[in-house]
Amino acid sequence: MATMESLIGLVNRIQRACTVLGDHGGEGLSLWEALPTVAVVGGQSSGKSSVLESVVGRDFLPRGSGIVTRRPLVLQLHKTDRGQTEYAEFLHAPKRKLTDFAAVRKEIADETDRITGKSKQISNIPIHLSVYSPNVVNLTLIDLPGLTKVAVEGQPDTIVEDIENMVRSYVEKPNCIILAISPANQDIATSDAIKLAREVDPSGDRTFGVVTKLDLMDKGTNALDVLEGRSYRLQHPWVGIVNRSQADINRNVDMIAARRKEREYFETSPEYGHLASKMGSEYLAKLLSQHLELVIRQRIPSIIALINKTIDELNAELDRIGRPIAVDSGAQLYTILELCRAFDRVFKEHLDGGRPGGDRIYGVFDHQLPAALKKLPFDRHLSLRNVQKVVSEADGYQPHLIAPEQGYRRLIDGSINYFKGPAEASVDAVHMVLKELVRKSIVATEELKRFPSLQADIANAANESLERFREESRRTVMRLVDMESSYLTVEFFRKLHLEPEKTPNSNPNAPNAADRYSDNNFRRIGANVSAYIGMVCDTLKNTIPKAVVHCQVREAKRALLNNFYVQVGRREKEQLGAMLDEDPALMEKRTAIAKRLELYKSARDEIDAVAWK
Ligand SMILES: Nc1nc2c(ncn2[C@@H]2O[C@H](COP(=O)(O)OP(=O)(O)OP(=O)(O)O)[C@@H](O)[C@H]2O)c(=O)[nH]1
Repeated sequence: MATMESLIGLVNRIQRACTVLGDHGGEGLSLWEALPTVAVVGGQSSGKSSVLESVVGRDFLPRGSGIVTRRPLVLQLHKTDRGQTEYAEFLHAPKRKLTDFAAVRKEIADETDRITGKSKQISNIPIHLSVYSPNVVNLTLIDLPGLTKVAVEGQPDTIVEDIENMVRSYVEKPNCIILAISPANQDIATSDAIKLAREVDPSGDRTFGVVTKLDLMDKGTNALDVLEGRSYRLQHPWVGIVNRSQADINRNVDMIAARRKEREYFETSPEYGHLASKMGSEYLAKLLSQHLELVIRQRIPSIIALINKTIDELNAELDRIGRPIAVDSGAQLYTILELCRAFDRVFKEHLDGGRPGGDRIYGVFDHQLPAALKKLPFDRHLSLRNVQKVVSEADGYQPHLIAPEQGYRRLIDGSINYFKGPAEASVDAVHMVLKELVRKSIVATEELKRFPSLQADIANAANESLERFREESRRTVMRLVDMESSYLTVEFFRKLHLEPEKTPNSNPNAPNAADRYSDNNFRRIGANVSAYIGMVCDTLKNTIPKAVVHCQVREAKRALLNNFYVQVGRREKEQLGAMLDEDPALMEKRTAIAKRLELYKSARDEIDAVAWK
């Protein structure tokens, strides 16, 4: 008996857990569907409510003429320790413990009306009621509206069919144990309950036949043919019941007295005396419990399988959104560094290939830089007029005697200065590409998805580093350009003097004094400077990319987060925790899943414990 109660108590616990989880059955194979329930089925006034009440041992169901039960009532009975006060609790009004069962009766009626209105309409939305009492057996029972053959005044014509369909929707489920109520003063062959039970459970495996109103049979007749299984055979024995008559109810005969009276009836009955130990509401309750135990034992493997499947699904979901983060600072630091490394990996893939973006750096050198160099305004700077102007200014009050050394220097310096623009532009262009790759890499790092704070931290640290690399790179390329001004390639100018004059109408020897100030000569100076600048340009076209890659790209690959690592290493526990802050919605989701997981795991543990007893 003890194991049986713990078993059924367990079922009640799981069912309550399902209800809390919003699992009311319905789609697919839910936990609720896998567990057995008991539904009370019968024609109107057949004694359904009376049977239910005597199984429960309390008066609490609404009574009256016509259809009283108009919504399914899901009734969970919980056995409590001896001496505890009895109380009832509705799912729609949790935390309100009702000790007055007249109030329970009223609330059922009111709650029915809330959905159906005061009409005689029916609704298939169930009312959930739990009863806690030392005087009950752990059971879940469902009271259903009485089957009827004709609609009464004020009811739609479809009512007969509607009720039948609703009742069928409960009893056709394979886990439903049917308590089929038939009054003894009617021919069993015309019993609505038996008709429906036969339809949904032809083998009679899960149907319990209950005969009420044995005391109301005509003198000289009895229900032995039915009770002994000769009229209609079921897998389970028929149980005869004597409930309180209307007169008893009117006289307020209580449940205990009614049970005693029922027991006496069978013990003293000439017809049913030999069956006395197998008759009555108490026996029916015991029979039901025993059967439930059997059914649940059979279901345990499939229930555990269902729970395991759900646990697997929840675990997979947790893996997908990420496990909870460690709480000690060592583990947090480790996690942060791991995440940084994951980011770094992705970033390097972008640079080295495998992921797109790195090729844009080559684009800067191959395309942008040469194009910018080509656009430099040397034509204007080395125009006849400007050469003349610069050379004259350089000469000052004393015109040059042999070659305009100062003029050459000034023209070359002025030209070289123009290279600073494209050199700086290359530095900036590569900087922008690297910055964009950092942004892309953060988005592309799966592991970082849950940590928006850390994403921002890494982005800031990386961008700070890139800024430093840019500064270094800028200094380096400027130095390259400056170096070109610092020392000119002597050889180039030596060669110049050896070359014969190419201009027509001029002396093949060195220019004479008059020639030196001719347009031709200035043109020649311009051409010489231009050729020299062309040479410098070719050099810088090669050295600027080397400097940029050396200072920016190589450093980004080598040491993008080095400073960050140093900073993180110094941080306190709280700061580390804050860096691992997650999206609140995600955290909530994880908590919810973890809670469900706990519930399912404890359900499994409990079932395991019972299963191995
Ligand atoms: N004498 C006697 N009266 C009974 C017995 N069972 C039920 N009654 C009476 O029959 C009437 C109907 O009983 P209920 O238990 O309300 O029947 P029900 O099937 O729940 O009725 P609805 O919910 O209206 O469909 C009541 O007046 C009961 O007192 C019985 O075994 N003996």
